Amino acid sequence: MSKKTGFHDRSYDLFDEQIDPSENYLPKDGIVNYYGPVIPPQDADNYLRRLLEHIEWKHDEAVIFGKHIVTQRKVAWYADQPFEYTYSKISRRALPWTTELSALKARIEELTGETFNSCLLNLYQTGSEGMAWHSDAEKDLKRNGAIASLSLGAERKFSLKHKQSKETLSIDLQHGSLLVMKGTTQTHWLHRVPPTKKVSEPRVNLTFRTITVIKE
Ligand SMILES: O=C(O)CCC(=O)C(=O)O
Ligand SMILES: [Fe+2]
Repeated sequence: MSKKTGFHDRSYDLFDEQIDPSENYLPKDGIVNYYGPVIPPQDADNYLRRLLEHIEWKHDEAVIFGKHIVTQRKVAWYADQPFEYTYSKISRRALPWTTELSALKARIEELTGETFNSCLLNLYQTGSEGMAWHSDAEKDLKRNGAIASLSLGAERKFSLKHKQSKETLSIDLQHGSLLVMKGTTQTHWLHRVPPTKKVSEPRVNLTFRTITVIKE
């Protein structure tokens, strides 16, 4: 199929890769849908370049067992309002949407039929940077709200592990692809991005979320 397909043409993702976005990847206790690439490769390249330039990337910080940790991975946080969001015990105040983020948010809302009011961005500069097992069930997040994860750049493995049964599964997240976690996924499953020696290129991940507790 031609790669000229326009950005707004839904047929791009639905037919090109034979991926069914309504298929649930989880065997139980939640819903994970993988849409495959939803942004044509050249547009995805442009978004990656512009996000690397325009986003206010900062090292991620956390307090773990009373110790202040600064991770290699960089993060950024954007939203409708200057929400304060507590993530691994560190509070951050959201920045206003950039042009690129507003366009991507609109595209993802259109594809998923969901709405989002915030986006946490992660920059994995090489394969040596990853994200440890966790679930996104912070109290500020809408309970059982959908989380839409857009990947740009290097393809990385995304793993899910059931908290009780320890069942594990993995999905390779392609350049320009969309993954959605919803229902009770965060209650019953952990997820991570394992580090890998096979990748040296950067990857940017955007997770669109809904925040409910509003602090001024
Ligand atoms: O980079 C990813 O694909 C996952 C990011 C993630 O789990 C998070 O930001 O909470
Ligand atoms: Fe997460």
